[in-house]
Amino acid sequence: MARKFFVGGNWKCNGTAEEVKKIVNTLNEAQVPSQDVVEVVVSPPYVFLPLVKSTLRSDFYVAAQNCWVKKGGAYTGEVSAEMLVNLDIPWVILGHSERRAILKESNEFVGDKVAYALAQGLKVIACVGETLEEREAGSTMDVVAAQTKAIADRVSNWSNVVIAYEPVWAIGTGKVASPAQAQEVHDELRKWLAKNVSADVAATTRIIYGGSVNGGNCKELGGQADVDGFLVGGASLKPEFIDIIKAAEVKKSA
Ligand SMILES: O=C[C@H](O)COP(=O)(O)O
Repeated sequence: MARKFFVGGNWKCNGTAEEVKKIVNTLNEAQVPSQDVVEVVVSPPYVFLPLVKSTLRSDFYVAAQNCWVKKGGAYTGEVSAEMLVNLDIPWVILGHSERRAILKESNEFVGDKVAYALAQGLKVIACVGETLEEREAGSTMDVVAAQTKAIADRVSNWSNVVIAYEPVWAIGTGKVASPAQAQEVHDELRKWLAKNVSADVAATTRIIYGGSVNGGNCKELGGQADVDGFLVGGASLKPEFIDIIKAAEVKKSA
């Protein structure tokens, strides 16, 4: 089964209501490949989810940037998976490296979140990736495998999971992984899934790349055999996000 190209826009902690409306207008007016070719998901901060959900074109979807690890209750400042489901938000990003590093989310905690969110009916963009120190120490695959294993230990149905490989050293730095570097890790990760989960999950799970993707580098990255799309940060706030969505065409013509 072919893996549909996936382009996510992670707006992170950015934007005013006016700016969000502008971005949504730009997206709504854009000519992009059809839903048969590309799945587009944008992830505004929580407070703008209802605004984006109610004004965004119907062929694009929304994602939250995080959710709580279990059922809601006395957890001040958290938002539960049930609340996202209640608002009809289909996707959630979990395990982003900014949360792993700054908020000290462990592999196990992220695994628990992924399992809980899936069990509530959300689709999950699960992020993995190594730091520069870990890459230089030659432990990229160990790190990525340990992060993925914590998810695999808790999840049996992978049909609603997209894995985002985001090398930490490439996030927001302008230092994009080369197409060969991205392909190498995606290929290894797919082999890891084949060995430790199943051949079917390895063949069907989308592995997308994130880290300084822009309108200039997206086609070459997207042309790699195991790169099934992108999770875009900074460039998803700009009109060039449209060009990144259009990079899906490289797979169609491949
Ligand atoms: O979630 C997105 C990634 O953190 C990439 O961010 P970036 O495109 O600004 O490097």
